[in-house]
Amino acid sequence: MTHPVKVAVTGAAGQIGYSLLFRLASGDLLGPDTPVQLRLLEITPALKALEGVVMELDDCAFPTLHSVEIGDDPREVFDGVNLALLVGARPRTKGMERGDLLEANGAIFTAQGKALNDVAADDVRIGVTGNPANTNALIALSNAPDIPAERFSALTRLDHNRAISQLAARTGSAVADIRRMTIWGNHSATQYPDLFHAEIGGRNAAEVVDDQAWIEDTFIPTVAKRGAAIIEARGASSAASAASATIDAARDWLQGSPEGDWVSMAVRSDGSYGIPEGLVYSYPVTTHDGDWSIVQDLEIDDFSRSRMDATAAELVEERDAVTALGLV
Ligand SMILES: NC(=O)C1=CN([C@@H]2O[C@H](COP(=O)(O)OP(=O)(O)OC[C@H]3O[C@@H](n4cnc5c(N)ncnc54)[C@H](O)[C@@H]3O)[C@@H](O)[C@H]2O)C=CC1
Ligand SMILES: O=C([O-])CC(=O)C(=O)O
Repeated sequence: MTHPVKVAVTGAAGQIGYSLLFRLASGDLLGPDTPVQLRLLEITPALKALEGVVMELDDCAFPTLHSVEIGDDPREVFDGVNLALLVGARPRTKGMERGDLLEANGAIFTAQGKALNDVAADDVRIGVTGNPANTNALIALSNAPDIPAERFSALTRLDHNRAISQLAARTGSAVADIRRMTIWGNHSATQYPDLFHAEIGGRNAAEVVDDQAWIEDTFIPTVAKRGAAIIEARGASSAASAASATIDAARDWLQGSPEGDWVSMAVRSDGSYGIPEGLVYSYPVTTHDGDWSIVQDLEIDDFSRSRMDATAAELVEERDAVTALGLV
């Protein structure tokens, strides 16, 4: 029998977890022939709720679900994991300043980075969904000196998928005809969804749209502020779509991006496109067998340059803040 792949999920009793776990267990990540062992981390007060979720996982009788283990100690839960999906994070609550949020999450991602460093499998890949995702990933990788930095990424696939969907709606094209979408930068309102390198049925997307005002005043803000719009409409933040994007990102990372296409992933910058080295910045990447490489040599015009630099500047500020707190 094939050995099960050990997949850790943090914040497993949360909203995203409630969608993500069932997709992982049913084979959406690794296909119908690979058994999955779920290792679920929660804070102690949420373990009872998590037990209820595990009861429901049992009740689905998924043939691909090998077993489930739960706990509140990252060193136990991460032991031997091949993939860690870091979803759990401290949301901003009333009266909390940005610095307080970075500090609260800093403590979580410092501890989890250290635990992964010490106990994860040699081939571990780590995807960070919990916000602020890019900087949480930076904190985790900074605290895991024995894990190569390219094993960490932060989720901008939801933004990527949102951008594809908005473009398809505007142009009346099928989602499947859209390729080479890029999200540059931070998973925040400063992100830059780029239509100038995207294609619709092989044609340049910006040329098909042929409306710079729509790109600047509608497309970019709609994609960048979609999270807030979902919160406004639903009264809670994106969960099923975030879980779906978390699966898409991990699946393509492990199994490869489609031929002739690329995906957006926030990864440690090597200085490509003039972005400061060391930031966790979303780039267009191709993936193969658990490795990624940044798509090189795209032509960047002045408009794109200014957007790419603005989102990098925000990430520099976040890095400076967590450096001042001694977290990286
Ligand atoms: N990158 C992206 O595209 C997106 C990111 N997010 C972020 O994902 C995160 C999770 O979202 P939801 O599931 O909706 O939140 P939620 O609040 O429903 O669940 C978070 C869970 O994390 C747990 N948790 C907190 N600290 C933990 C720790 N130290 N170890 C393990 N678990 C811990 C909490 O107990 C809670 O059950 C949030 O930070 C949210 O902002 C949400 C949507 C999209
Ligand atoms: O905006 C939020 O808080 C949740 C999020 O990251 C998103 O939906 O993109």
